[in-house]
Amino acid sequence: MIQVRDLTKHYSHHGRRVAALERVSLRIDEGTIFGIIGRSGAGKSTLIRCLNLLERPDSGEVRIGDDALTAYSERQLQQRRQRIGMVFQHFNLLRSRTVAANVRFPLELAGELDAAQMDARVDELLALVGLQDHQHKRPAQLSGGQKQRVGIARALANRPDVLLCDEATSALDPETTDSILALLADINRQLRLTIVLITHDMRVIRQLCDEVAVLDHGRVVEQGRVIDVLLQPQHAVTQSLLAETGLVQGALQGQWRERIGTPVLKLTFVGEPALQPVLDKVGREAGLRVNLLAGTLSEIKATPFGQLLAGVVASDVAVSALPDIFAREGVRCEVL
Ligand SMILES: Nc1ncnc2c1ncn2[C@@H]1O[C@H](COP(=O)(O)OP(=O)(O)OP(=O)(O)O)[C@@H](O)[C@H]1O
Repeated sequence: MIQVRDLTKHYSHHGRRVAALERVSLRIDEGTIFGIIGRSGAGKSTLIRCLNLLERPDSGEVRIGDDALTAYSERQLQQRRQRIGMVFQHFNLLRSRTVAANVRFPLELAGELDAAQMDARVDELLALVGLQDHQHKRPAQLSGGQKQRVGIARALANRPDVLLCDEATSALDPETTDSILALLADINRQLRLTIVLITHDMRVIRQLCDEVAVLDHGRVVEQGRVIDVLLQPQHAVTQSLLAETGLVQGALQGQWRERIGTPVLKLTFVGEPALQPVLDKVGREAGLRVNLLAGTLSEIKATPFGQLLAGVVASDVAVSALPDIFAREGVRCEVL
């Protein structure tokens, strides 16, 4: 488990103090894919760099398992960092080395394996990321997605217990992003590796992460299971980041609601109810006439979910009774 407690970091910039992190606390369970999202300047890079102490916080604590990293000397940290993998936005590969030699590099630094063992480990890693056929190429001969695969293989070389990803897909096109996210999900499943990533892209959180923390001006303003945060976002920053993903929230404010002239329901279906004709069933029971206004059926990680906005007139029950009736069918209903 990773525990971050009251992490605070200020910079001074032209004599002005900038608060990059303000008492940030997180708890990340082993084997979780944990996303940290925020707008530019929110403090994401500072936070991820504090997790492996590349950046020293002003105060607060970082623990990985039993290791209190914030109490470690620089020498102890150098040792410990070998088991904290890091993947970078711009790959940071060594241009003069081949693919295989880039992946081999951290093994050489660690100095624990002999040459044959290193070769075997490199083969294993290249197979894991699907680059066996490219091992003799240099980075300049690879696509962006292939370069990131090399970056991931290199980060896994010393069998880390944590993988930190710093905007790992931000330099990639959408299709390549999908394939890298699928690879990270695969690695998480196969190796039970804890992954912490920072991103400004809610789609990355939605496709890959189990848990999320939303950063704003150096503070965690919201955190929880991705499915809960995405479907019931509480903070304005989360809502605005979500508005870019095509989920229904935030739609239909003010004047539209007035123009429809009936109560409007927001229905949220998660898991099995998303695949059932719940609206039809409740509609018959409550004598509903429904005016569908907007809807989504999609997935958060592997969980299906749906959201509907509908104007309703109910002839057999009071509209205020509908949330309880829908709740019996496993569907969350809010009367807007
Ligand atoms: N070395 C530095 N010196 C001074 N201020 C800094 C330094 N690094 C970061 N900051 C400031 O700290 C705040 C948080 O920056 P940080 O880079 O962590 O945010 P971010 O969320 O990663 O942003 P981005 O997505 O743009 O990279 C910003 O106001 C930034 O200007």
